[in-house]
Amino acid sequence: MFFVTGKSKPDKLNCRDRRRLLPPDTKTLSRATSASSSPAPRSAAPPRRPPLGSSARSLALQVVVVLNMQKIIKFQLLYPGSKSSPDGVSAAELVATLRKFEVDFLLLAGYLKLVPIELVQAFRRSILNIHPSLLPAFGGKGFYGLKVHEAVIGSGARYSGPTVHFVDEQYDTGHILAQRVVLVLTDDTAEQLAARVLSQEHQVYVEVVTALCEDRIVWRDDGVPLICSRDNSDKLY
Ligand SMILES: Nc1nc2c(c(=O)[nH]1)N[C@@H](CN(C=O)c1ccc(C(=O)N[C@@H](CCC(=O)O)C(=O)O)cc1)CN2
Ligand SMILES: NCC(=O)N[C@@H]1O[C@H](COP(=O)([O-])[O-])[C@@H](O)[C@H]1O
Repeated sequence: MFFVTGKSKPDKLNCRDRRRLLPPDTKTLSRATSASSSPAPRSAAPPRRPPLGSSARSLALQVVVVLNMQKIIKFQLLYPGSKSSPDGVSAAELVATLRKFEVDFLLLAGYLKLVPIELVQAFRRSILNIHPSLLPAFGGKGFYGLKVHEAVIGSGARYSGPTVHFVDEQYDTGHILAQRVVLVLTDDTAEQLAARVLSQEHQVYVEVVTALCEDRIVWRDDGVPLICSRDNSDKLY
């Protein structure tokens, strides 16, 4: 699922002036903007999407545009288009739609398709994803939902936790921006571990999206993204 935000003018990012495209299940994510120094968008309708790991060929993106808290435009985007979903949009149409709303960032949460190269190239360093393991471990094709936690437990790893990373052309290989550590208990089921990791996901994604909204992401010379502390801009983490 995409959570996308946009801004009304191309200069300095400022959540106050942003247009936001809010898909379902953004209660956590919209909390992020409320944690930033600017007013938060209203959270969108509850999620209406196939459960994780479903075989859905296309996912319906219910997109809500909040224009400076004044107006809400709702529309549905079916992506990707295919023979079985002829009214779905192509990658180029998806990019054009997001450009039309002057979108800046796209945030993935439980999105199970490969984001097409057209979108990755159009939104370089502007698409984030949250993955429920400490990447680069337990990431890549086939690693989603409970499968991730089953693999972690089966490996004997003592620690797991969420990773927020920038999205590039492959699954889960983009630059890491934030991680949190969760202890793996010796008698953990995948569901129990998933629940503890998810709780940390909801916290770290809020912190990262808040930093994004407050323009506190900086890029090190070697291409690694860092977050400037809100209280001390000399402190990076
Ligand atoms: N270009 C990118 N697209 C996506 C990324 C990314 O990093 N780059 N992250 C994923 C999210 N993800 C893990 O965080 C992930 C999601 C799904 C899969 C996967 O193996 N999917 C299956 C299909 C599952 C289904 O349709 O039910 C597959 O491709 O065979 C791996 C990792 C989102 N997109
Ligand atoms: N590799 C992608 C992946 O596994 N994403 C994971 O899907 C879950 C979505 O939870 P939700 O349905 O409650 O939003 C989250 O745990 C997220 O890390």
